[in-house]
Amino acid sequence: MKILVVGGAGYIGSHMVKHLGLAGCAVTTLDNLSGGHADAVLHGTFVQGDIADRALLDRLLAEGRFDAVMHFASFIQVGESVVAPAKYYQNNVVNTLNLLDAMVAAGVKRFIFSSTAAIFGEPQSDTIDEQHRQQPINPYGRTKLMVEQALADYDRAYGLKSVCLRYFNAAGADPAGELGERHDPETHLIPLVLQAASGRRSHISVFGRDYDTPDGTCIRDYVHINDLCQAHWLALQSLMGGAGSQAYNLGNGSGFSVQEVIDTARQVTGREIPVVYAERRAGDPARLVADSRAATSQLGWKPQFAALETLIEHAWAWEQKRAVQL
Ligand SMILES: NC(=O)c1ccc[n+]([C@@H]2O[C@H](COP(=O)([O-])OP(=O)(O)OC[C@H]3O[C@@H](n4cnc5c(N)ncnc54)[C@H](O)[C@@H]3O)[C@@H](O)[C@H]2O)c1
Ligand SMILES: O=c1ccn([C@@H]2O[C@H](COP(=O)(O)OP(=O)(O)O[C@H]3O[C@H](CO)[C@H](O)[C@H](O)[C@H]3O)[C@@H](O)[C@H]2O)c(=O)[nH]1
Repeated sequence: MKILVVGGAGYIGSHMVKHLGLAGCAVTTLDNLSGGHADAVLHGTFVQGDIADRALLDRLLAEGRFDAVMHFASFIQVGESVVAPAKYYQNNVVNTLNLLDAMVAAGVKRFIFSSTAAIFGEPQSDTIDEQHRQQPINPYGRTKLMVEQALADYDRAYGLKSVCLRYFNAAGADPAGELGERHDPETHLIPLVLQAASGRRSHISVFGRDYDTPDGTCIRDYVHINDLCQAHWLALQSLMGGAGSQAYNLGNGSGFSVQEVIDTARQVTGREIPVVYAERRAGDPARLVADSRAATSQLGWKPQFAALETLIEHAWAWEQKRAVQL
């Protein structure tokens, strides 16, 4: 199979490129390196470029004759999207439509989209399934929902088949230790906790401990990056088999509080991990946990690395490697 991975030099995309490469696919990565790293692309062909560049897309799609496109390229910081929404609407919506239009023109009919739990907004139930109300509370979530809505229209009008995969909290690292999370600035909890463990940071700030949760800190559903790659692979098989457009929520179905993540990281690393209790971060729901039964029953998705300890072990191996390199 020939796959174009857009945003394949980033955290999740680079793991996907490796996954596809090992599965024997011919992979082309397109990434403008605004947030990614060229040396994270371990397989196939790397093209440095922007999805805003329609001429480049037309050329790539004509030459590549891809079976499918996987789209990871977007801006990803919820907080930044509140203060700089134009940047988010431009890249996550306008540039994505540019990519979809180029696909329609080139006759590429299969698309897998990185969506997010943030399309749902404040949860109305303990776990969030695909029927949950979609009411995002920040521009980042709105940009992703807009693309999901556009995809439904593009299917009806142009026959473009898509699978929207709504990740909850992507975390962990390549179990073989070749890849991991390298955001700059890093805003995600687990890599920051582990940077505090390795000494690259003085402490981890806990954003709020007065939430309506058992220990007062926010609860999230952390899902291993390789399990997300597996879900993409299954979604690709389903599209290749002629399935219609779908959307799936991806998490393990169990939530861990910020405090539990820190405590588990202390056990895994054997390090102290200094904590500073800070104010709540704006826009954080108390609890976000996925109901992923649809992905299990329809795609056959079964996470292999569901244990928080395993996920943190893999991220810790990566952080130790990084701490030595830097
Ligand atoms: N990390 C998470 O927990 C999480 C959760 C839910 C959804 N997502 C989504 O998954 C996707 C990947 O997230 P990530 O954590 O790997 O982010 P990332 O920033 O590591 O990767 C995104 C990649 O896209 C590239 N890119 C951005 N704009 C581009 C453009 N216009 N043209 C070409 N390349 C461009 C960046 O250089 C980067 O390499 C994003 O769409 C994100 O919204 C991530
Ligand atoms: O230094 C930190 C960083 C985070 N947190 C807390 O840890 C939890 C997880 O925060 P992350 O920033 O790691 O992840 P989010 O849940 O905010 O965001 C993730 O899920 C979102 C969906 O809601 C988006 O998709 C986003 O891209 C994705 O990273 C939150 O309660 C946050 O307040 C801290 O206490 N201290």
